Amino acid sequence: MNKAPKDTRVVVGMSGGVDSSVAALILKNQGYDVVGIFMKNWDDTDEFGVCTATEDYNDVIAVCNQIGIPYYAVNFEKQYWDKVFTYFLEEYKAGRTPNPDVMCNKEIKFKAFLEHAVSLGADYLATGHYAQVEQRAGEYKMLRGIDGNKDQTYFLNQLSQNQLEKVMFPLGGMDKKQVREIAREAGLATAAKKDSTGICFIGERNFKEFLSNYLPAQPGNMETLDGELMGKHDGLMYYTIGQRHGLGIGGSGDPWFVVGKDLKKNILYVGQSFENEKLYSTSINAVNVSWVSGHAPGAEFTCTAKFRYRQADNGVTVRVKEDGTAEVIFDEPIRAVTPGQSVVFYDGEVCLGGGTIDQVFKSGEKLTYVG
Ligand SMILES: Nc1ncnc2c1ncn2[C@@H]1O[C@H](COP(=O)(O)OP(=O)(O)OP(=O)(O)O)[C@@H](O)[C@H]1O
Repeated sequence: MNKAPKDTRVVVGMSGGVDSSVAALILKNQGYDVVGIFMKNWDDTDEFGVCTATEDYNDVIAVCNQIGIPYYAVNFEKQYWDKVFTYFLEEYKAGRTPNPDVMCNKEIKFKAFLEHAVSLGADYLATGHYAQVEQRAGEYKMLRGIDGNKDQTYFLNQLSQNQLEKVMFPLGGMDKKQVREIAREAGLATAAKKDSTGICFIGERNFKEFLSNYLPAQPGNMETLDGELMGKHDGLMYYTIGQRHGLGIGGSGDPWFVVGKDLKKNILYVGQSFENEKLYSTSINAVNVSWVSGHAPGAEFTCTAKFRYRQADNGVTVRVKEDGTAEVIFDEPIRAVTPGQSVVFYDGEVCLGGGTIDQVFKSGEKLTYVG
């Protein structure tokens, strides 16, 4: 699209945080026809009657007034519940560790919300994500944000050409320090606002307590893989592979970690030492595999992959199967690869796509994680 900025309408997804505030400011300064929209996905009035969404929206209003752009709020609670929260609970029920941010980007921000923006006449949807979109030889490429510590392509791995065509990430070429500086210089109301952490709908709440409101916990035995009883667990859903805290196994010697789960027997497997060899795997099977370009780079190819956010790049070989799933074989064993989390593929700075970690193997043997 070659319209002049002033004729190009950009809806900015405004969270009330500093990143989206600066994204809106930059686009406005570039002359775009900018509209700020706050999306309410969750009814989060706490036990004191305080709703953080209201506070966030107040920040959106303050920033939009400062920048001089119109703003709205939209409610996507039902879609979020149906597409993200239901998946989140199902995954925990199945003993896996889901990634609701990935699902939110795929189903809400860059689907329901993007469609809404387009229905309002938007040419683009912009967000404060740290990622870059580039058009190369008629194809949209998604590149890592240049701030290596903030790069969010891990969470955007399911985006497709249709989505990228309509997306702008104004912060992709900046680091967080610069973003804060821009906010401070412009005197934006959110300039010093703390970065959000954790799962957005849980916020600062206790994770265990939150989850127990939705899923019944089934306490059971905590054992070593040799069958030695080490204690009791509070419910398998509260634990993730590689977790150290909250096991309650004291004593001297190396710390203990979660090394596996057996959902049928309701056993949590634990092992001693960070480097415990039971935590290391050599390949996985990935499902829900999606390629940014619309197709896999080949039936078998090498690239790098991340198995969790902010993990260093790992060399892998990917074998794409006929049913669209993929086998991912690691160059070196990797610690604490966890079913339910995303595997995301990269060719240098380009994010190729990703999928969901389903089964985890060590030298061909399925590990004791439950899939
Ligand atoms: N409630 C919301 N309404 C509209 N857009 C949102 C909302 N939450 C997040 N976004 C968009 O998605 C981007 C990434 O969201 P994320 O939750 O990762 O926030 P973040 O990196 O902390 O950014 P911010 O500082 O803007 O909150 C935000 O920058 C914003 O553009």
